[in-house]
Amino acid sequence: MSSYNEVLDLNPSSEEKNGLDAALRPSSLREFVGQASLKENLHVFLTAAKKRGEALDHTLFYSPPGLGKTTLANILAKEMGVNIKTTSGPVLSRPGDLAAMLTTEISEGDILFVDEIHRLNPAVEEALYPAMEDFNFFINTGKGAGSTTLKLSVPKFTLVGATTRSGLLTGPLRDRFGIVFNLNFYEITEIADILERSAKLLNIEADRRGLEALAARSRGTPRIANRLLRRARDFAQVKGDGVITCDIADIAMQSLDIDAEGLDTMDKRILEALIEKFGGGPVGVENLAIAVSESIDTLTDVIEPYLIKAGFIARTPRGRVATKKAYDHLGRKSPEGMLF
Ligand SMILES: Nc1ncnc2c1ncn2[C@@H]1O[C@H](COP(=O)(O)OP(=O)(O)OP(=O)(O)O)[C@@H](O)[C@H]1O
Repeated sequence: MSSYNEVLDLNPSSEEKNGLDAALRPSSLREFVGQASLKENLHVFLTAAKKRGEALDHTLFYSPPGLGKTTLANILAKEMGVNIKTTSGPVLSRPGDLAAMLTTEISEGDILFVDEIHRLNPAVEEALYPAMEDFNFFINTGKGAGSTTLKLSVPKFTLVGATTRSGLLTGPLRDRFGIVFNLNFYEITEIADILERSAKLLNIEADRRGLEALAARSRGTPRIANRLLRRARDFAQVKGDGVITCDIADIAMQSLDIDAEGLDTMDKRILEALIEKFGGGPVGVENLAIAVSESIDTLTDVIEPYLIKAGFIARTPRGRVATKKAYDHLGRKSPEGMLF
C-alpha cells in the first residue's frame, strides 16, 4: 500500500476507473483536450484506415498514469466504429486466456485494449507476436514427443497497448506497434479547460479563476484535476456558497496538504531526503526509495515524472539530483555554483 497522498495517488481503484473516470471520459477526438500533435496524427491515421476499410495499425500509448491512455483507446474504437475489449497485462496470465479472447470476443476490425502491457507474462507475449503480425495463434497441445502445434486464424484486430514507460516493453513487442505515442503532462490552461467540462458534467459551480487555481495544483494530470474538483466542491458547499472560487480552492488545497506547486508531503519528503540525507545527490533511485519508505516502481512511474517535469529533480547518469528550484521551494540555501 502506497503511503502517497490519497488524492494524488495515481493508481486508481477499479471503482474509480469504471466510475468517475468513465463518467468524465470524452468520447471523441474533438472533445479530447490538449495533446495537439498526437490528436492531429491520430486523426490522419484513423481517417486513412477508414478510407482503406482496414483495421487501424497496432497502437501503443505511453505516459505516466492518469493522462488519458484508456480514454484514447476508447475514442479510437468510437471513431473507427468498432467494439473494444479491455483487459490488462496481469489479467491475461496464460496464452489460453488470450486465445479465448481473440477467437470468441473479438471480431474483424475490433480493438483489444491491453492496459499495463509491460506486465504480460512472457509466454502470453510470445503468443501475441504472430497474432499481431499475421493474425495467427499457435497452441501447443500435449507434452514431449507427442506434442503438436495447432494453428488458429484470428480476426484482423487492432491491439492498443498502454504502459507507463515504453522502455518497460521488450524490444520485439515494441517493434510490433506501427503507431507509438507518448502523452505529455498537460498545461495549466488545458487542465482548466478539462475542469470546465467536468464541472458542467457534474453540475458543479465554479469560476474560471477557481478552476485555474485547482489546475495549477493538478500536476498536469487530468485524473488528479477531476479528483481535486470534487474535493473542492465539498469545501465550496461547507465553507462557501457552493461556488468554487480561487479562495475556496486555496482553502481546499491547504486542508489537503497540497501546496501551490501541487506537491504534497510525500513529494516534500523526497526532496528533503535528497537534500539532507544525500547532500543534494546524485543518488540512485533505489536508495532514495528506501529513504522515504516508498516502492521503487511508485517512485519512478508515479511520483518522480512530475517532479522532473516541474524542475525539482534532474536525472543524471550518476543518479537523481535536487535542483535549485527544489532548494528554493523548501526554503533551503542552495550550494554555490549549482549546475541545475
Ligand atoms: N485530454 C483529456 N481531456 C479530457 N479529459 C481527460 C483527458 N485525458 C484524461 N481525461 C480524464 O482523466 C481521467 C483519467 O484518464 P484515463 O483513465 O484515460 O487515464 P490513463 O492514462 O488511462 O490512466 P492509467 O494509466 O492510470 O490507466 C478520465 O476521467 C478522463 O476522462
